[in-house]
Amino acid sequence: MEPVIKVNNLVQKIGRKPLLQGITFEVMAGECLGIFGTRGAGKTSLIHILAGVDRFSSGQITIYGHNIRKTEKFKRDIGLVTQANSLFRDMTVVENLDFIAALKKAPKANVLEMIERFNLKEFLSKPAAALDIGALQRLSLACAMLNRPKLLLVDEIMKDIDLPSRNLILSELEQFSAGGGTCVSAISTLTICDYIDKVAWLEGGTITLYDLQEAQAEWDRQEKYYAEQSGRCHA
Ligand SMILES: Nc1ncnc2c1ncn2[C@@H]1O[C@H](COP(=O)(O)OP(=O)(O)OP(=O)(O)O)[C@@H](O)[C@H]1O
Repeated sequence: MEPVIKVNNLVQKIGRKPLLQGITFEVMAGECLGIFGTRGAGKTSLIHILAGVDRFSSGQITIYGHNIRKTEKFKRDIGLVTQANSLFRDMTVVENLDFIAALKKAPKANVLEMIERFNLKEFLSKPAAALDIGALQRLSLACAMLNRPKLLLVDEIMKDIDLPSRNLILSELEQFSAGGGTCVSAISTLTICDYIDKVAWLEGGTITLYDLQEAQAEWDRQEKYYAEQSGRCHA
C-alpha cells in the first residue's frame, strides 16, 4: 500500500537559519502521526508545509501521490486546524460553518451534522471570538471536517481546553482514524494523545520516529534526567 504522505529529506530555512534539516517520514492510511516538540521546534511550520500553506526550501513531499510543489489537487482531501484558529473570528458559529461549507462545496446536511456532533447548538449566534477555547477548538475541527476530509492536519488542538471538549475531540479523532482517515497532529505534550499511533519527535531540526509508548518512555527518561540534574545543581 502506498503511503498517504511521503516526506523525503525536507529542509526548511527561515532566512539563513535551518529550521528543518532534512527530515524523512511516511504516514500510512488510517494512521495518526503526532509531531512532538518543544516550543519553536518547528511543529507549526511542518503542518503548514504539509497543508501547502508554506513553501519549503528543498526536499520532496507527496500526498496521495501528488507532488505538492506541482499541484493543489491534494488540498481537496485535507481538513486543516491551525493553531491560531482557522476561523473568521468576527463571524458567528453558524456563519463560520455556512461560509466554510460553501468554500468547501460541502452540503448543508454536513453543517447540521457537525453542529450536532460537536455540540455547538447553544453557540450558533455567538461570534467565534467570544467562544471559550474548548468550544472554539470544537468549531475549528467541525469546520475542518465539513468536506469529509481523508487527511486531517491539526495543530495543538488539545492545548488548554476543558475536559468535555477534550473528550469529544479525542473521540472524533479516534473515530476518524477507525474509519480509515489519516491524521497528522502537532502536540507539545505526550499525556493526552491516545489517538496517536506513532510520534515524530522533532528536535534540533531532525526527527526520531517512535511508537507512542517508546516516546512516552523517552519523555519520562528525559524528565528524570533533568530532575536529577537540577537536584544536583541545588545540592
Ligand atoms: N515565517 C517566519 N518568519 C520568521 N520566523 C519564523 C517563521 N516561521 C517560523 N519561524 C520561526 O521558526 C521557529 C519554529 O516555529 P514554529 O511555530 O514552527 O514552532 P512550533 O514548534 O510550532 O512552536 P510552538 O509550540 O511555539 O507553536 C520559531 O523560532 C519561529 O519564530
